[in-house]
Amino acid sequence: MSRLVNGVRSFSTTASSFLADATAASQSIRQPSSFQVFRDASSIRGLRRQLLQKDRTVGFVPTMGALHEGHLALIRQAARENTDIFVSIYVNPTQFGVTEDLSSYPRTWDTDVEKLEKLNEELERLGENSASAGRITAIFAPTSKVMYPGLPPSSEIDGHGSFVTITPLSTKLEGASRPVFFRGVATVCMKLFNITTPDRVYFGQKDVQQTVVIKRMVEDFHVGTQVRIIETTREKDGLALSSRNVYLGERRRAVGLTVYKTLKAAQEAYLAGKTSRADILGAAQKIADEVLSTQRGLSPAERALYEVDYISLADPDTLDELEIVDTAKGAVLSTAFKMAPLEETKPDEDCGLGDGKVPVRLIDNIILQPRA
Ligand SMILES: Nc1ncnc2c1ncn2[C@@H]1O[C@H](COP(=O)(O)OP(=O)(O)OP(=O)(O)O)[C@@H](O)[C@H]1O
Ligand SMILES: CC(C)(CO)[C@@H](O)C(=O)[O-]
Ligand code: BAL
Repeated sequence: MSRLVNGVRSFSTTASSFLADATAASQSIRQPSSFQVFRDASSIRGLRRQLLQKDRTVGFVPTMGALHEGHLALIRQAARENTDIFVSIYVNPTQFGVTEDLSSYPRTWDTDVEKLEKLNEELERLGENSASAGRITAIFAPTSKVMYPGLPPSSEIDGHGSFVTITPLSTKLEGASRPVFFRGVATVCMKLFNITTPDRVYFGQKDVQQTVVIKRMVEDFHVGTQVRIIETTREKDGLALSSRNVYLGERRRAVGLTVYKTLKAAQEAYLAGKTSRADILGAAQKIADEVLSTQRGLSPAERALYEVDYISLADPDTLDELEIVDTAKGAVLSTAFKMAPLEETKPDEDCGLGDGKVPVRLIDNIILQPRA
């Protein structure tokens, strides 16, 4: 069923305009039927104004596309709490460093649209039994010219532009390895929030530092929106869903599960009553070291190697590293592994998109809940 709002015509896309931008995904752009696609700021603002006049509420879910169940979980939660959901699909160049994977980041426009249409059908069915189920009303898929009108966007550390910087949070953990990352995230989110003026914004727990940075930004800049954090969606064995998982292939996926296992080992230590950094992170490091040492003992055609970037035990608000967990407050356990390209592959091996040659950064975290 169409959810077009009266008086707002379709600002739909053309294949050529999509192909002109880094967010372009595929050769043919299918037109969605149950929501509108907006490519510029003024048109989606027009829709937002109309919704406001009708006392409707907007939940906004920013994404970089390549949608998976983790993204859909954010949208389902947004549908429980708002009448209308806006989803953005934009691969934001300023959060990728100059040597990072901007060009290889997965872009899957057609399947993204299909997934969102199917989800809207599901929400429609749910809505028949409940007055509160919202629907996806708009996809915002801007060009970089729309998002960065003044200058071509810069990913240089000392590059020019209008940026939002949140320090020192942005310099820790992910920020230490990806120095422009949170400047890019905060900047694009501020722009997206200004354009869509949502009642609520939805972020995944999987990117825990991002949630802390966004909450800080919203508070410090008095952005009038509520930040909602939704728990990490995982595969059955615990691997956190991530758009980049498509590059893993079978071998690196199996070894990549170590990311989750290290965190679980540390969590178990905490749940068993340990509170010191040495005890909690020691349990995690032991798993990471053991698995790596086993992999190193295998031949290049059998193994998958990785580098542990960090394993962190940090304060939930400041992300300062902790020596002892204050059990009244809890802590954030987080880690990042760099899965190296496969050294040798076997015939017929499932090596994932990019034939096992693309390095994959895997991040994950577990919240150590406060206990009395
Ligand atoms: N497994 C997940 N569970 C819950 N939320 C998730 C999950 N994966 C991503 N998200 C959230 O979806 C939003 C959009 O994320 P994004 O489009 O970067 O996908 P992604 O899977 O995190 O990609 P990548 O891991 O490759 O960076 C973010 O708020 C992110 O935290
Ligand atoms: C929030 C976000 C969409 C900003 O580009 C991105 O960092 C992401 O997908 O997590
Ligand atoms: N989900 C975080 C986006 C990134 O890694 O660039």
